[in-house]
Amino acid sequence: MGAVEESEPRTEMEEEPPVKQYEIGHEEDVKPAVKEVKTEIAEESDAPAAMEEEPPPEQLNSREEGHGKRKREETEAAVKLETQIEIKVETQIEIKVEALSEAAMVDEQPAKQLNDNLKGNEEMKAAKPEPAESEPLSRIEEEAPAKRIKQEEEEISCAPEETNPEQEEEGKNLIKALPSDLSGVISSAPRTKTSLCSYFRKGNCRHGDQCRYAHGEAELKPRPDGTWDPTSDTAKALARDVEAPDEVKVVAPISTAEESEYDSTEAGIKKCLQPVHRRWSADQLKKFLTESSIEFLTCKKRKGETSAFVGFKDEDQVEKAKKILEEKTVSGHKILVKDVLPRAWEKKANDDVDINEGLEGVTTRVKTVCDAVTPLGHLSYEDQLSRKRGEIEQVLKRLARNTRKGLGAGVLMPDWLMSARDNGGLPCAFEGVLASPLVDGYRNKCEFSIGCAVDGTRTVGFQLGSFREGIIAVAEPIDCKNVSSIARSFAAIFQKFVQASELPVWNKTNNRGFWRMLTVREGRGETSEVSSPIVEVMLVVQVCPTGVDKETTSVEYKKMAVHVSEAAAAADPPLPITALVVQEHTGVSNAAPANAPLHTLPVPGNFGDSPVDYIHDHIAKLKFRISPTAFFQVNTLAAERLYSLAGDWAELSRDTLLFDVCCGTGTIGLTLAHRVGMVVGIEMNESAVADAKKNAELNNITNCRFVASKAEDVMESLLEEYSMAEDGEEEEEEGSLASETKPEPGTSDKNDRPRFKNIVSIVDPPRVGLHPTVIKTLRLHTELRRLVYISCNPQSLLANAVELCTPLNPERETEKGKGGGGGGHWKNMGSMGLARNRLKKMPPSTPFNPKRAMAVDLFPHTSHCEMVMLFER
Ligand SMILES: C[S@@+](CC[C@H](N)C(=O)[O-])C[C@H]1O[C@@H](n2cnc3c(N)ncnc32)[C@H](O)[C@@H]1O
Repeated sequence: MGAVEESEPRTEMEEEPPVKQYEIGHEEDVKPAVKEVKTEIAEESDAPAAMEEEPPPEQLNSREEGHGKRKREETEAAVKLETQIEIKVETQIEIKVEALSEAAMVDEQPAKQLNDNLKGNEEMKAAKPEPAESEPLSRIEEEAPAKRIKQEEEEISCAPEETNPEQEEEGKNLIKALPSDLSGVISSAPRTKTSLCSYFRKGNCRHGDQCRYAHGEAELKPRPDGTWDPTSDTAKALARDVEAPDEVKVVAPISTAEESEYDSTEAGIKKCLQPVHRRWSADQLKKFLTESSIEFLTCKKRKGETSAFVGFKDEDQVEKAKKILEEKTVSGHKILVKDVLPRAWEKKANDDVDINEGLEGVTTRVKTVCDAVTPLGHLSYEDQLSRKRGEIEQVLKRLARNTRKGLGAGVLMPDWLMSARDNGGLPCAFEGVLASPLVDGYRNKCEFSIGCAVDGTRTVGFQLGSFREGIIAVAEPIDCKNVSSIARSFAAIFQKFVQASELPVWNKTNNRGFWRMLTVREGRGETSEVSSPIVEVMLVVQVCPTGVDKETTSVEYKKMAVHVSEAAAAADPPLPITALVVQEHTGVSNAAPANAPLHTLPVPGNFGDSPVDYIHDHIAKLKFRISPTAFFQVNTLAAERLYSLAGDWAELSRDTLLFDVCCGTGTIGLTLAHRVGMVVGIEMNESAVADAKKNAELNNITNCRFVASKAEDVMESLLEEYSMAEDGEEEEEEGSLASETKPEPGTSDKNDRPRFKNIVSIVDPPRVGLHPTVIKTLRLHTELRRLVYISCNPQSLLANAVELCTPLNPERETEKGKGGGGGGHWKNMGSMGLARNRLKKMPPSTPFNPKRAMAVDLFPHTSHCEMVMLFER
C-alpha cells in the first residue's frame, strides 16, 4: 500500500475494487447516445399506452370523461416512457464509465481518483494509464489499455455517425404512433437536424428530404445546449478556436531520466507550446526553436504529443518567444505559449503548502492522508453502511437492466426478470450489508510507501494522491482509522531507520532509490475473537537493488534487522515480530511480480539460525499459514463472516463436492471442509497453494485437494473428473455407484475416481472477475446447480452475472470465432458489452437465476465492500 491507491487492497497486485464504479461520468459524454436510447425504449418500454395507436378524434370528442382519463393515462405513459429513457441513458453512461473504470484497474491509481478523473474529457485524458506504470495483471486486464480510453472518447463523440437508418425508421414510427400531444415529450429532436447523416456523407441515405439528420452543413443546427455535432466543420472550426486558449494551464507529464533537466531548479520559467508537430522529437523542437531565434534554457518534447515544455531564463525571454511564435503556425494553427502548473514537489517546502493547489480544475483534490485512505471515515459507521447498501442496490438493478437488454429475439423473459419490475428493479432479494465486527484498525495488512513528505522529510506512510496527478508526497498514517496500532508503530520504527540510512528512498519522479515499500502483515492468536491479540507479525521490505553492491545491501539489511527488532522489543507493550523478508523489485510500479526475489532475514532473538518467511492467522478456529505474497483477506474477522455466509448459501452436505475457485491459501474450502464430501481448490499463485496444502495439514483436514493452476486451464477437466459423467447412466445400470443413494465422501468409481451428485462452486476471483472460459464452463456444466459468487468488484460481478444468467434462444445460430464478436468493435466495449457479445457464442445452455445477494463490509471507512450472490438453476 505504498500509494494511497494501494491502501485498501485485496492483494498486492489485484487490490481492492475501484470506488463507485457506477458513478456517472461527464454528462456531455453521453448526450449523443440519447437518440439511440429512445429507439431502444420502443422495444422495451413498460408503457404500452404510449405506443398504442391514437384513437380517431371523433371517438375522443364524444367521451369527454374518457378523454380526461385517457389524457391522464397518456401522461402517465409518457412519464413512464421518459423514465425508461432515463434508465437507458444511465445504462449507456454506465457502459462508457465502466470501460474507463476497467482501464483504471490496470492502473496504480486509486479508483476514487480515477472516477473523479472521468468527470471531464480533460480529466479523462489525464487518466490514461502510462504504459510504464501499468504492468498487466492478467490476460483479461490486458484488454483494458489506455488505447481503450481513447477509443471510448472517440466513440462517445462520434455516436451520431453510427446511427442506423433502420433504427431511425423505428424511432420515427414510434414517434408517429404517439398521440400528437405526447409526441413533443420525446420527439422534438428529429425535427431540428442537429446531427449530420453519415449515410448521406457516404452517398447512400435512402431517406432523402425525410431524413432526420442533416444532409450537409447548411442544414445542420446547433443542439439545444448550443453545441454542434462534433463531426461537423462548424464544431471543428469552433474547437480549433477554443482548443488552445492562452489562459489554459497545463500540467507537464512526469519526466523520464533523460528529461530530468527540464525538472531541475535551473530550468527557469516553464511554459507549454501548443500545438507543435506530433512527430517532433526533443531534438527537433530544439532545432526549430534555435532556427527561429528563440532563446530558451531547457525543453521537453515527446514524439506523438502535440505539446512541448520549454524552460525560459526570464519573463523577457518568454515575451520574445511569444512574439516570434505569433508568426509561426503548425498545420495552420498558431503556436500558443501557455502556463504550466507546478507539480507538488516543485513547490517550495513550507507547512502551509496545499499539495493540490496547483492542480485545481485538473483533477481530484486530496487534502489529508485520511481523505485519501479512508474517504468515508468522517461518516458514522451506520451512515457508511447505509450508503454502501444504496450503492449495491444500484449495482443489482443494473444486472436486471443489462440482462433485459441482452435478451435475444424470441427469448422469453425469465421469471426473475419479470419480478424485478415489481421489486423496484432488483433481480433478487437483497439482504443488506453485514457490518464488520471490528470497525477501526481492522486491517491485518498495510502496505506503506517509503518516500518524502511535502517538506522533503523521509517518510513511511501513504501517498497523498495519485502519481499521475503529480502527487508523490507521503504522509504518516497517524490518523488513518483502518490502520492498526501495531502497523502504525512499525511504520514509525521503519521511518526512523530510513531517515538514518545512507541509501536513498524511492523517488517516483525518476524511478530511482533503494527503499520502496514496507508491508506489515499481522496474525491473531488462537481464536478469531475481536479480543484475540495479534501475536505474529511479518514485515516485508521492498527495495530496488539497482546500482547498490551486494556488500552494502547486506550491511544495510543487518542494520535494519537489528533496528526493528530492538525497537519492537523496546515498545510498550513490546511488538511481536515473527518474520522479516526483503523483496527485490526493479520495476516502475510497486506491484512486484509473483516471482520477485525474496530474502528471509534472521530477526535477532528469533528462531536462531532458521528464520521463517510466514506468519499464521486464525479463521473459524482454523490456523492458516500465510506467506509473503499470498492473498489473505485484509479483515480477518469480517472474512470469517463472509465465508460462513457463502457456506450457508451453498447448502452444503456430505455428498457435496465443493469447488473453491481462486482459493488463495484455501480459506474458504478449509473452513467449509467439515460440511462437504470433498473440496477442490484452484489457485494460480503457487506459494498460496503451498500454504493451502500446509494449512490442510495444520488443521488435520484430509478431504481437500488444491490445484496450482489458472482456473481457466483446469476448471473443465476437474468438473468432468468429479461429476457424475454422462456415462454415469450406463454405470448405474451396471450397478456401480451412480445410484440414487448419496455417494459417500471419497467413494470412487471403477477408475478410482470420487464422484459427487451435488457439485457446488464458490468463486472468489480477483478484481477482473472470472475468465470467460471459466464462465462458459460453469454455465455449460448443468450438473453444477448452485454457484456462490464472492466479489470485491461489482463491475466484474455484473458482467459475469449477465453471462451466467441471460437466457438464450436455442434456435439461434451461435457465432463462431475469436474476440468479443460484434465485427471487431469489441475493443471499444465495456465489460458489460463484451459479456453480452460473448453470449452470442455461448452454446445453448440453461442459465442461472440470481437468487439472493448480500454484502459484507470488509473495508469500513472506505467505499468498498465484498458482495456475495447466490445463483441457482
Ligand atoms: C480475491 S482472492 C481470493 C482468495 C481466497 N478465496 C481468500 O478469500 O483468501 C483471488 C485469488 O485468485 C487468484 N487468482 C487470480 N487469477 C486467477 C486465475 N486465473 N485462476 C486461479 N486463481 C486466480 C489470486 O492469486 C488470488 O489468490
